[in-house]
Amino acid sequence: MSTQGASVSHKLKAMPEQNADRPKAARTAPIPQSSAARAPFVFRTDGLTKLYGGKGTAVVRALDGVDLDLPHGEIVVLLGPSGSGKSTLLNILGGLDHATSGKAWFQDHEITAMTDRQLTLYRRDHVGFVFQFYNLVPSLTARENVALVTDVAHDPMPVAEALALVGLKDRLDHFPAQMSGGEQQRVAIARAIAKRPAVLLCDEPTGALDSKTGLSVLNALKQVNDAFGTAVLVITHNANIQRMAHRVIRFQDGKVVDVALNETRLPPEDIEW
Ligand SMILES: Nc1ncnc2c1ncn2[C@@H]1O[C@H](COP(=O)(O)OP(=O)(O)OP(=O)(O)O)[C@@H](O)[C@H]1O
Repeated sequence: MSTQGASVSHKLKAMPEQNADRPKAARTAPIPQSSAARAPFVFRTDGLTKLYGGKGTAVVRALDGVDLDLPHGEIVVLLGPSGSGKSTLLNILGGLDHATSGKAWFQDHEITAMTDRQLTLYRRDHVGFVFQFYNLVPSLTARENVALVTDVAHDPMPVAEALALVGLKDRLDHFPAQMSGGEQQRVAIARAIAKRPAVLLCDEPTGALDSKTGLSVLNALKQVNDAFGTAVLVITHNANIQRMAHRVIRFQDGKVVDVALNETRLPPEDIEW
């Protein structure tokens, strides 16, 4: 098992009772961003299936046997009609939801075999989430919103560094109400990446934004991917965004119907909205 895998296993097995009184550096271990021996993929799924309903209501096959292999370090855009299963996949990969059958792995670790406690640790230590609505605390500044995460993370990056990375070094002491939607979303991205997660899962991160602010958010995602090799999965209804991706996955009726690699990628500023 890789060094990275071993450190993750260690954490996933950690019991909260055992850890409660230890300094935080002792109860979690850092995940190296670059480890030659780690699993060749960041996520893998095998026959991943999610059913909703039943017991008198119609069964919805939200995911219907999804097989995927996502290498490290890519920006992956997930496209598909409403209801095709994109969010369901992201939620299972992020440890927010359980599959009905099939398997999913994060590196060497089977997500679908994790206990709830292990899923909590996995989410806390390895996954950054960005949603359409930014979920910032209105009474806290940008710096303080990000510090909510860095205060409890193992080996976080400095708050100012996280905010500078998303182009907000001059907004550290602004409150959410003093920032544009794009700036608020970039604070949310800074908050998500400040704990140095291995993956950033983004569900419609530009869905509430106009083109100018939306492009600034895409730039921030690209910055994170370029700077740290963080795998970035982006669900979007804006098909133009696929131009910045390494890999584009299309969903239809809970199935993956196409996976395409972009030979050339556009920088966000060249994407037509
Ligand atoms: N909690 C739930 N209970 C019942 N059905 C659900 C639930 N969550 C999702 N579904 C159904 O599962 C299917 C897939 O939903 P999902 O949200 O993954 O699609 P999506 O591609 O992300 O859609 P959108 O682009 O509109 O967000 C849909 O038919 C949806 O109605």
